[in-house]
Amino acid sequence: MSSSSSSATTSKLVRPVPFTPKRPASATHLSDDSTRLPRSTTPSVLGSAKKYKAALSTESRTRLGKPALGLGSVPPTPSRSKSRDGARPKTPSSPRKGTESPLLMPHVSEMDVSRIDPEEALVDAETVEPGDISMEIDESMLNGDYGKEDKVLVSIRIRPTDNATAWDVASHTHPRTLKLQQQYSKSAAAQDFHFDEILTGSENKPVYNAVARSHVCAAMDGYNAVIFAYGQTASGKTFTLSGDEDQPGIIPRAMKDVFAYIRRTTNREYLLRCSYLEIYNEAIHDLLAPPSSSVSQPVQIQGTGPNIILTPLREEVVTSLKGVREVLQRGEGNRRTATTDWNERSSRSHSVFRLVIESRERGSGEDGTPSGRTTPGFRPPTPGGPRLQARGGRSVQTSVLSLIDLAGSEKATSDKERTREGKYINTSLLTLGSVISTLAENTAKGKSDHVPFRNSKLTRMLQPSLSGNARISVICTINPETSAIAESTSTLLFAQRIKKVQLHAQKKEVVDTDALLERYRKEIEDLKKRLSEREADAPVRSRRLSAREQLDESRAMHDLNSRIKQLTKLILTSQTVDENKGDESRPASPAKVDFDMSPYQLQQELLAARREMEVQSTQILSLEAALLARPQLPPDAPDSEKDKLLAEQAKTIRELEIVVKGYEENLGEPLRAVREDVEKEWADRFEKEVRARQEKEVWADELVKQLEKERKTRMKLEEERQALAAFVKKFDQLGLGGLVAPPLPPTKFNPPMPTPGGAAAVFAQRQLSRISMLKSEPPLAPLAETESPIRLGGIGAEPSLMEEQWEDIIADVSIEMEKTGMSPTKSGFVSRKLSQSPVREVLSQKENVPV
Ligand SMILES: Nc1ncnc2c1ncn2[C@@H]1O[C@H](COP(=O)(O)OP(=O)(O)OP(=O)(O)O)[C@@H](O)[C@H]1O
Repeated sequence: MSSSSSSATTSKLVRPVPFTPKRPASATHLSDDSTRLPRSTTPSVLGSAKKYKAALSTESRTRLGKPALGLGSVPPTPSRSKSRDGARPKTPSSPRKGTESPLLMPHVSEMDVSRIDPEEALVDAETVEPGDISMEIDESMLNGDYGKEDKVLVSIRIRPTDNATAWDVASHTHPRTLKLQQQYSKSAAAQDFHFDEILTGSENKPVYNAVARSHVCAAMDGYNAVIFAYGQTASGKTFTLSGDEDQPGIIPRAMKDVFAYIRRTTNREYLLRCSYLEIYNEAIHDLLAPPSSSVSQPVQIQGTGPNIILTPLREEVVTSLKGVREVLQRGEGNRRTATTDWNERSSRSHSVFRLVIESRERGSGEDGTPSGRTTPGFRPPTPGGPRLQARGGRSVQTSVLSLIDLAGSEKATSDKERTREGKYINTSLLTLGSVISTLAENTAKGKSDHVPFRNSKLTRMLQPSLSGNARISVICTINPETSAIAESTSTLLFAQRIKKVQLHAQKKEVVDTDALLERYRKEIEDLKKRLSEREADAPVRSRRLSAREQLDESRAMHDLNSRIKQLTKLILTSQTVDENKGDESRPASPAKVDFDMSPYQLQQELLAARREMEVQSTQILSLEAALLARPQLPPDAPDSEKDKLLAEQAKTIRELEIVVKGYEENLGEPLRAVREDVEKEWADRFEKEVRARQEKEVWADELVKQLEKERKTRMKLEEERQALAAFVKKFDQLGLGGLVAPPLPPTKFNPPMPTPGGAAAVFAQRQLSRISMLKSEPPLAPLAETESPIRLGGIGAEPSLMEEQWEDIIADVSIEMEKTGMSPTKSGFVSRKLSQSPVREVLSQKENVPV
């Protein structure tokens, strides 16, 4: 960065200037109580007219009859009819209550910013107020020429003094050099300190141009940027960052440049959100939150590594410089400052003003996606405030500009409260120092030693930026007087260390897949054209080419083909990713699994899905290999080449991310779900089968027991039958059947006696006819399969041996049952079988024999 712009106000050697920064405490006469400012009071308004902190609001200045402080004079907003909808967007969260000062209304702006429709609060070239912009953004800034990117920009600002200075400054040499005058040096030769810029004087404009403008432009272009002031108390940090009405500091100038940048960038639209916080005694306070809620809810740092979130932190959407000014004034009014032995209004906290910049290309309206609100009415709250959405193929770029005024390092003071604050301040600054040392050492020696970011809130909060993903500019302020040599040397050593920290800031872009697909399609078209041209030329050319050249040629054609295939795949994957995104309520594909499919079909489905996964894995590998195989640039390659390479790599990374996302969303997750579902389905079925089998086994056991019992009964009956048969035989042999009296003539009282053997014959006759009747009946139906688990041969098979026995047994048992007066269970079957039983046949013949 050239220092020419600042040459007018920088000098080779610091000369005493007629300036006394310290003001006697009596000048404002703040009592002891008032020195520890309660949050949300405005001592600067009440105190001296010339204060450099807590700029007055326009409204307060009007009442005091003075011009506005802080952001310089802002011309009144003329009514405009320029914007598309005829009305300029308003800063939605700015408190607007008559003409009262926001500083005097600490509880205003209760608006819930999360409910703002971001489409309504967009700022673009047409809606920026002419009065809101600085005129100094040049083309080089708009074209991304921000100077060195991989190193921290380190500048020293020397506060003017009336007293003798201890330092010699060479601010026009390369590099700029600062050296302790030999008479104050303890070593034989005083050390030279080299920095990007060494600035002197009271003018803030050259300071801004030299140390901040490029970083503000980088932030507008999508890089995170951090600008912070570091130095001992009363050395001019707040003066540099905030300034006063005559010399607005970095913050107000940066805000003007933000709007100037928007005005010059006609093809983009922006959403700007501000937050303002302070770290006081190792607690983070939201300076924009209503004081009550800020006390009850201190801001927490959540997340790890580069993904750090501050919550709850109020972010206010701003659309104009006026809106920013109001936010700044409100925050300034809540800052903790106090009179110390060295500074009448010393910052007792680290303050961080953050501007979140989201931007995307302006919608033309032709693609059906004009800018501006499209869905009127209530908006559901968005966690963490409104966010700009990628629309109509327009990606959203997000970056954060952080402007940090650190509390000053200091010696012990006479005041107890100040001493306690001083301890916290010094501890967090020491941690910042050791974090910077470790980072510098890691860079220098290629190490990756643990960096103690967590040792203080300040370093934890700065972790993402200090880890490299930000453009950083540090302004170290020093008091050049001889009384402050030790503190100044310490500040310079810190500055030297931070110079060594390596940065690698990256733009953060939320890619709209539509845009990506369009790019792929164009590339495919282009590749196909090249391929067909080559193919058309091939016969002619191949005659001229050597064998080796022909091989190269065919390789080139093969590469073109592969890239076309790869892009086509990427399009397919992105489309599926997008489809899934569009309908989040729809479950992924497992819901479509048809469980009526045979296991074979399911297996085929799984195999097909697996094959697809393999193809995608190969695709990922080939993209990764292509990434690795990219030619590395030599270290002295021009920055434009490096930028190109970085952009290409970022593109490939995005492609890879999309493929991986598609892989996971379309195959990984659904496949796992399919497998789980299939497994569950089959596990259920298996369990059911096991249960059924167990029941049948119990039933079979029971039957076996019954059979055994019946067998025993049958044997017993058989014995009885045999005994009876023997008895009957004997009875017949003895001729006892013929021993009867001579028949009497039959009368009414003497009916005819049965002839010997007649009753038995009649009974036998009856039985015979019954048997023949049964024989003429249709054969018995076999038992249904379910009636007997023992029947294994299936329906219609021959009855098993056991069943035959069963029939016999039942026949025999039924006799037993008849005897005992019980009815047989399978009555029809039993009664039929009974009549065929040989036992019965024997018994039936003996039934009418008197015993
Ligand atoms: N370059 C400068 N030109 C003119 N005045 C300056 C300059 N630097 C500092 N001052 C004045 O010196 C006084 C102290 O400066 P300032 O409050 O900015 O210091 P600080 O480093 O922020 O101190 P602290 O750490 O205690 O907050 C202020 O009155 C300020 O206006």
